[in-house]
Amino acid sequence: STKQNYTCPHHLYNVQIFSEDPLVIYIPSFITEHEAAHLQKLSSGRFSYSQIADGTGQQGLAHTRTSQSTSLESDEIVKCIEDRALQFQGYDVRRERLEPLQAVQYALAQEYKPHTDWFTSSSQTTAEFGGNRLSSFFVYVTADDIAGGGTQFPLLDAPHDERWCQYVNCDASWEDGVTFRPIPRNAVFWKNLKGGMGDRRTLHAGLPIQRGNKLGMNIWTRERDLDVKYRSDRI
Ligand SMILES: O=C(O)CCC(=O)C(=O)O
Ligand SMILES: [Fe+2]
Repeated sequence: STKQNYTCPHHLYNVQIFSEDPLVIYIPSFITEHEAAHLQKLSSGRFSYSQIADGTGQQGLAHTRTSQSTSLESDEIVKCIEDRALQFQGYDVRRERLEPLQAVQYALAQEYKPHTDWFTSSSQTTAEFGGNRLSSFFVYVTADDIAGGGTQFPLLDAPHDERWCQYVNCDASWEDGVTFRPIPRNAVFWKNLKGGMGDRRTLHAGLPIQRGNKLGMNIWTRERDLDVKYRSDRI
């Protein structure tokens, strides 16, 4: 079938280091228009209110994350994106370390308050889960006629060069850190852990949507392989 013969089309994207420590890399055009449209179709109608883990590792609904999310099964196009995320991180990162890709949808006024993607609770970082989240990509899939909805890192320094202003909100005040604009198909990559420990400086928030809506996607890589029951081929 065409499925088995599917090969990922060659896709060129750019990379720009935003910060060396913590490592934060900005990636214009990380996904293609075709992939973005596919992700929108794949996730549509499958959303439920996002769960978060509290300090004790308990999953639950929380007012701190009002967006909706869904895990994506790994079809051939999703697999191309997974492959790209793995290759980006070097050949030593095995597919088994990827969590299922997670689509996140925000409507008006929805947001994700400041948080880290790495866990503080050991129940979320057991061997079955492959330890903690080593890295994150946040990909802006679609953003229609949007105001607000950027991704804010309050503890990172705003950039100096004004060429960053196309990707970063340069009108924000200096104390607010840096806010990446929700630009469709672009992504922000960062390293959550430093020396195996959660890096506080990676604190970030999905700011409230003031107009329009936003579809985003998380790609999380664990420190070690996830148990097969938590991987995308099992959804
Ligand atoms: O929506 C955003 O800009 C960030 C979302 C996020 O940080 C997350 O889902 O973990
Ligand atoms: Fe996050």
